[in-house]
Parts: sequence; C-alpha cells; structure tokens
Amino acid sequence: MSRASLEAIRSATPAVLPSLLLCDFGDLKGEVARLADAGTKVLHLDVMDGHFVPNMTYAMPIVEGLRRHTDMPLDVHLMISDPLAYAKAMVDAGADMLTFHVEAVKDAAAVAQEISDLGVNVGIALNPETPLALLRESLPHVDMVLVMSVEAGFGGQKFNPVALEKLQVLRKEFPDLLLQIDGGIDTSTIGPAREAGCDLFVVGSAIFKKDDYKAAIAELDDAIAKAEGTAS
Ligand SMILES: O=C(CO)[C@@H](O)[C@H](O)COP(=O)(O)O
Ligand SMILES: [Co+2]
Repeated sequence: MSRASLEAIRSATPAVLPSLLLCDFGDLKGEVARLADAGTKVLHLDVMDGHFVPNMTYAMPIVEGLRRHTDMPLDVHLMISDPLAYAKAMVDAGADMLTFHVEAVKDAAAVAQEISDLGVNVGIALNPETPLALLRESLPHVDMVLVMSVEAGFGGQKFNPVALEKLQVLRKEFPDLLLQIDGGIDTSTIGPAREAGCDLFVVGSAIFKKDDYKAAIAELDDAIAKAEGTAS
C-alpha cells in the first residue's frame, strides 16, 4: 500500500489511532479484529530499541504479521537510534508510514528524503523538550509531524500541554501538513488537541485499559466532535 495510503490516512482524519503498545500480544489477531470492529481506520505501531528509549518492543516480524491480517494503513513510530538501518526492512514488512525522531539523527532532512525515496510516507517526531526549530529544515521532506505529548518510551504517562503550543504553531504555518499527537491522549486531552489543529490522535491506555474498545473509541470521537462543535 505504502504511498497510496497517505490518501487513506488523510481521508480518515480526524482519527483516533490505537497504539498497539498496550494491547494483548497473546491475541494480536483478535485485538486487530476488535479494533476494526470499533471503527479503527489506521493502526499505530511503536517500535523501540532499548537504546534511543529505555524500553523495547517489537519490530519487522510483528509488522509483517499485522500486514497479512489487515488492510488498514500501518503507521510505524520508530523510537530507534538508527532509523535508516531498518527503514527498508520496515517498508518490506508492510509499513505505510515511517516516523523517525529528530533527536535520533544528525541530518533529519536527509534521513526524511532517504526514507521517502523508499516509496513510503514519512513522519518526523519530536519529544516535549525538543524545540520546533530543530525540525524546520526537514519539513519540506515529510508528510506528517508527530508532536509527542509525553517523552517517547512508555505508555500510560501524563499529557504534557507543551504539545498544544507546538500544534498551534505548526497548524498556523502549514495548513496542509498532517499533524499527529501521541501520549496521554484521553477524553479530556483529545478535544484541546483537536482545537490546536491536530488530525491524528494516538491512543494507548485510554483504549486498552477499557474492556469495551468500541465504547472507548466512540467516547474519544465524541470529544473530537465536541471540540469541533459538530457533536449531535
Ligand atoms: O509512542 C508512544 C510512547 O512512547 C505511544 O504511542 C504510547 O503507546 C501511547 O500510549 P498512551 O500514552 O496513550 O498510554
Ligand atoms: Co507512538
């Protein structure tokens, strides 16, 4: 799917993207089916290497396994020190969007262009402490900016409102840029993020800590609609 999936992602906005960090990995197929039934349009996959962040998750085999079980675009959040070393393998495994961290690389614009040349959509992520200025040069080379509202590495952390200021600045300057937020998103933080101009909302705990994913996602969608003034 890769490149073509950007339109699928855009047309799903505003969208809640479940983060599979906190799902039941003993029943991955069932989890994906439950999320699809709950109306999920895009999946967010957190790849951590135990080096760029002090946590480890999974890599290409899980992406490839998911690819065989769903047509949903796979949005892969690379929290790894050397994104270029694994970018092609991730594309081959079936990733549709590869997002790397600006803090991990020396020349973000060049990394973004190299990833884009692989025929996949590219996102660039920045942690709460990282200034927007650091990613300016790379913006012409990316399809999406991921504004972290927690320090990358773990689910279940508290939302940092500094992300809202960054979203507002980016939305004002780049009306067409796809904007994503990740970390501590729940029914109380998703509305302010939408008001700040965000398109894609990554959610871990506020879905996977609930028994009923459909109800959890519906509540998040309602909060977005309220923020837009379109709630019924
Ligand atoms: O990238 C990350 C964490 O580094 C995320 O995608 C989290 O998995 C989101 O989890 P919650 O903050 O919603 O619990
Ligand atoms: Co993430």
